[in-house]
Amino acid sequence: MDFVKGHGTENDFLVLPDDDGRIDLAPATVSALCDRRRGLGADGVLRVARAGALVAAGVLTPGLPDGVGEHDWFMDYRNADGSVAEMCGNGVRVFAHYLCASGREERDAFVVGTRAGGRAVTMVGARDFAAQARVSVEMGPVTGFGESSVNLGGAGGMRLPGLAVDVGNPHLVSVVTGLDDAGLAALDIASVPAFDAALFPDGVNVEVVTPLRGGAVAMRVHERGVGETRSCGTGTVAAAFAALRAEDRSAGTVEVAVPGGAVTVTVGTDGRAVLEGPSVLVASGTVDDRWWRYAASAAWPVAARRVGAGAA
Ligand SMILES: N[C@@H](CCC[C@H](N)C(=O)O)C(=O)O
Repeated sequence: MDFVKGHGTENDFLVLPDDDGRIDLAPATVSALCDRRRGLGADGVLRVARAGALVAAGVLTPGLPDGVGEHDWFMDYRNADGSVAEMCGNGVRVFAHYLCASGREERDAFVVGTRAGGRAVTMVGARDFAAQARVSVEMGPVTGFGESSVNLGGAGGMRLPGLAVDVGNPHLVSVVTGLDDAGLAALDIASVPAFDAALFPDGVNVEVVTPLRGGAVAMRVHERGVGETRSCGTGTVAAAFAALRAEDRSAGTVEVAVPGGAVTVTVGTDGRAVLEGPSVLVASGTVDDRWWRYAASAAWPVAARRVGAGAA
């Protein structure tokens, strides 16, 4: 099976072309593939197919999401733990770059289907494999849906207030008054944050953000289904929305710095956002079919008697 490895601000993905939607992306297989020791390593998987093919294969149910036509490309996104997510803002840039660099897509502007709906993407500048591409993505509506809080750093950790934000997927953003870059770097974002499961029944991506200064913020993120990552595109949109709101603003352009780079988010007066940022394609190769068959078999994964593993 062919793959391409790419990243957007160091949020990294395995791109799997699968025209007929035949690959079995069972959670155990995806998590083995994304594991940085057992597999190739990535924060997520992007299956590439036309939306209609995924409906016909029974991958996309109950049918085409809003704004997605059967001939549109569809980004079938899986988190590193094998769970399905509605949308991925860094992934969609890498996905569009891959389509152009592989010659599958000749247009500079087209729609990418996601479970959150169709997303219009525009290639800004170069589009070949070697280039660091820039891609602009219409991210759809951004909606706040309540105040909440999050506990960082496990037991004895710190409780932060936050805003629940829907970017097609769920986010909890804490814009922390007085937080600077050094304070942000010192926080424990790697431990699984505790959140209100009644407000976020399907889990949540958690972002901690510095207040807006000179049109810019800095952000760290703990992603649902992955852990701490070096960037999250939908998270940067949620962060920009929350940082603007903290200044009593509902629209504006915000530079969002993340550990893996920086992106630009514009929230319009219509409540819709545009995300622009880089995409890099790093490598291409083949996953051995024998590994794939083994990964998909009932014998997988065998984790027993691992030295250092906790008692079962
Ligand atoms: N890294 C992504 C978000 C991926 C999905 C997320 N972990 C979720 O479960 O919602 C991004 O760039 O937006």
